[in-house]
Amino acid sequence: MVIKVAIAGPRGRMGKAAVETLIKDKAFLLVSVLDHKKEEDFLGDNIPIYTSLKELIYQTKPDVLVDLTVPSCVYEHTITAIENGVRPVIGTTGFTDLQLEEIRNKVEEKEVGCIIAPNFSIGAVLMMKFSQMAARYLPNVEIIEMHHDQKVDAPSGTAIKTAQMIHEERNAFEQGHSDEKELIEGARGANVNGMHIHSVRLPGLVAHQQVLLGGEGQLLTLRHDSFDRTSFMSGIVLSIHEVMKQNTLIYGLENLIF
Ligand SMILES: NC(=O)C1=CN([C@@H]2O[C@H](COP(=O)(O)OP(=O)(O)OC[C@H]3O[C@@H](n4cnc5c(N)ncnc54)[C@H](OP(=O)(O)O)[C@@H]3O)[C@@H](O)[C@H]2O)C=CC1
Ligand SMILES: O=C(O)C1=N[C@H](C(=O)O)C[C@H](O)C1
Repeated sequence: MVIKVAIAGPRGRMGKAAVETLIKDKAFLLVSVLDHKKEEDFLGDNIPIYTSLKELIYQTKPDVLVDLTVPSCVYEHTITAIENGVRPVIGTTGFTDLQLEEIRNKVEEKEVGCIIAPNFSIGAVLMMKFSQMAARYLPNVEIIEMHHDQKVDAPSGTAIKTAQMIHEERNAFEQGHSDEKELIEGARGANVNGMHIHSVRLPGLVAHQQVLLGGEGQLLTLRHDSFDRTSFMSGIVLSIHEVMKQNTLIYGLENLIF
């Protein structure tokens, strides 16, 4: 069965790469795209552009909505899709814990599968999983995430998910000296259950993360680099296939892979 897909955010860095990937793949039919501006023909194909998700769903009846937009609209897109029986595959980051809870409730109410993946690249998911495993033995952890300077959310979704996964293996405790004082606010980064996350934004970067795990006389460094957005495409393809088989919320690609 060919899966009918719509993409939200098709002019963006990720959206463009996803359009290119899905158009080439015979398993999918790209039926429409969702944008907040109507710039005709930028797709150069017969793919209709909608500015209303409800209208897009009503007119083009996608099975799956792939969202690669911005944190300010992704929650609303996700809820609208689920309410209308369309399965969301969400790459957009920046959800609050409350929003994730509300999406979980909506998914359970409607029994419509939904995948939210803060990172679609297999290498990044392995780095997150290995960090979780290592933190059981080396619980002093600092996460350094590095991205291009056009990213609007910090810390990255990947860094937040990494800290959440590590927290499943490591009890919360404050790292560093008990009398530690920041001389300049923010010097120690964001504090998640006592772990610290540092966000670097520079032109030239794509998406990179290091997890540093320190022990007596030793340091384990786990690093992943996405040099190109093609690194995320196989995870999107996998998620579209998988979401068709699900009726729950899957938060994180690690739940499909391991
Ligand atoms: N899960 C993963 O593996 C990955 C996730 N991401 C995440 O994906 C998201 C997109 O990243 P990226 O492509 O770099 O960002 P971009 O800013 O390049 O793309 C976002 C696109 O969404 C458009 N947009 C804004 N508001 C709306 C709306 N209401 N409806 C439809 N489209 C809208 C923007 O238009 P305009 O520019 O006109 O505002 C823009 O074209 C981010 O949250 C990022 O963190 C990124 C890489 C990998
Ligand atoms: O904005 C990006 O570029 C990326 N965003 C995701 C995140 O916030 O973790 C995934 C990847 O790091 C690229």
